[in-house]
Amino acid sequence: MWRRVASLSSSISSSLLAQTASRLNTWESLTTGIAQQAKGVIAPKEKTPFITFVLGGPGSGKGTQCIKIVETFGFAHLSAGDLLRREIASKSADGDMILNTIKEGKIVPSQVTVKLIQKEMELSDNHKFLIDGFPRTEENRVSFERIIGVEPNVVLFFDCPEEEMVKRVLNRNEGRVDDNLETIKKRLTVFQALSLPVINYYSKRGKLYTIKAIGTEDEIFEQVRPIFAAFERTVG
Ligand SMILES: Nc1ncnc2c1ncn2[C@@H]1O[C@H](COP(=O)(O)OP(=O)(O)OP(=O)(O)O)[C@@H](O)[C@H]1O
Ligand SMILES: Nc1ccn([C@@H]2O[C@H](COP(=O)(O)O)[C@@H](O)[C@H]2O)c(=O)n1
Ligand SMILES: [Mg+2]
Repeated sequence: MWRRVASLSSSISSSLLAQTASRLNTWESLTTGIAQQAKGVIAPKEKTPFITFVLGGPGSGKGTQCIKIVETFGFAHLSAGDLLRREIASKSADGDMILNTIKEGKIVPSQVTVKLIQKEMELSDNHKFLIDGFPRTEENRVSFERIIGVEPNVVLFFDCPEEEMVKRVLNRNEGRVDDNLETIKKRLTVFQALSLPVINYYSKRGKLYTIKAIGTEDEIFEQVRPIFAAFERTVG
């Protein structure tokens, strides 16, 4: 749990402090570690966050596999695309800009997306996060590191042939404004130009797990399962 700890008197016992912080339901900053910086504050024992980025082209099966990972390993699933679509639906100040960007298959400014992710992380009781469809660009990646202040533990890459991705997206039938051939072509170009460099970056850092994203959903999950099974004992 990521809890922000209020600055309270150092004379208060640590257990009372923990109870008070819990009652206040304030959350530990994901950015600067306010808990460590605040004078006289003893932070309650927290679990270290375990962050997985889930990457792959449009229709490669990221969302589908995230559902299985959540069911099997108890992660919180944060889909960047879903968070952006929620902003559109709620008619937020950025809604129109986000809608136009998604229709064009382009990438929403990183600060907008990272803030949405940050808010969800802070609200979550979970410490294990699957961040789906993010980072899509080097700018996304750098912005996350700057604002959230942590790096992912694992990066999954669902590697799927373009022809299969196009077929899946055109059959998805969820009423998405970007599930049409014109936008898919643009999204594939963006994926090649802007997302592959991020994938290469994590490959060089030894964090990348590439999944061959063809076959049935269950067959693909059998490639994913051992990755998280290996971490399960250390992550909890
Ligand atoms: N292994 C599979 N075989 C066939 N169809 C699949 C497979 N995995 C997922 N699908 C279907 O393909 C479509 C796209 O899958 P999904 O939404 O999981 O992809 P995604 O990577 O999240 O795409 P996007 O980036 O566009 O959100 C969905 O309709 C899903 O049911
Ligand atoms: N980091 C991101 C993620 C998504 N977008 C925009 O949303 C569209 C749909 O995303 P999915 O993950 O649901 O496929 C995507 O094509 C982008 O327009 C984004 O800008 N930044
Ligand atoms: Mg998706």
